[in-house]
Amino acid sequence: MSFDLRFTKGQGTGNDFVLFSDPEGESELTPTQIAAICDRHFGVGADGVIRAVRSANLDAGAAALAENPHAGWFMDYYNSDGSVSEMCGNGIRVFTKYLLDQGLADLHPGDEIAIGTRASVRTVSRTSNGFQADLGLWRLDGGEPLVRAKQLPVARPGLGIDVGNPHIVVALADDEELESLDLGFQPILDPEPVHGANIEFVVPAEPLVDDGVGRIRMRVHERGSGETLSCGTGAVASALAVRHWAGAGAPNDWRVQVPGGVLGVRMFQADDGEHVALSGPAELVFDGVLTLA
Ligand SMILES: N[C@@H](CCC[C@H](N)C(=O)O)C(=O)O
Repeated sequence: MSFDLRFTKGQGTGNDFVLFSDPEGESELTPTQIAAICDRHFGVGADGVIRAVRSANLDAGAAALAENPHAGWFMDYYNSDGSVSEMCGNGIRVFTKYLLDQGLADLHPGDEIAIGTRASVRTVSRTSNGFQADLGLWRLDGGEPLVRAKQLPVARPGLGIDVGNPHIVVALADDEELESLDLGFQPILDPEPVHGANIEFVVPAEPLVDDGVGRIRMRVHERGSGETLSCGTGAVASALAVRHWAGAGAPNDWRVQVPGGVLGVRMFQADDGEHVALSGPAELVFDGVLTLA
């Protein structure tokens, strides 16, 4: 039986999503339906699909509510191949914009909104050019696998970082090397992490630190979506990796240039340890209705 799905297309630094609202949690899509929606030739075209579900109506949402009773909405995130991800840094800003635009939530200047995700509850606040999401605690994880990518002459060591979802960050020599990468091909990790990983390639800007702010350029091959114009959690992992490599005295504020724009990353001390926050734009582009089989 076919049914109509009312959706909104949104994007943050060119990382684009199809969003729809399913407050009761009655319209879970299959991986095949998600892949069809995200197909750039035969569907709407997107890097991922985000379902807005009331946390009370989803098992993962119940855990979010237990953690923070204000996390009334859950960001149910899927990659373009239909696989689930725990977290999406660009997605959570676009999701917040969507909730506000649909009249599903309020966010006054100076306030924050709590959102349930599979990587626990995240809080989002407004900034001058969009939103900032506190992505919480981070950790070095996933070891240092060797990374092979098309057009890289030799394998390079990566650094595993978990910011709610898994990342491997690889330092490249210069812009020329970054631009020459062919990320239409899936880079190979040795060893391959059990749950896969998003892979970021980074180069420092010249100078690396300008006026107390670290500056890097990044390209990404996302788990479940391939090369995208931006990955928010990837930008965060990249800034954390470069700060780690730079050692003592490296800044806590970073500006990450991605093919789709610029993201801000800030590390700060919270009660439970060091958190990392991501800031950047979020835009809703158009609304539509899809008939799904
Ligand atoms: N683009 C997102 C990350 C989306 C999920 C990722 N592909 C995964 O599988 O973990 C971002 O902005 O963080």
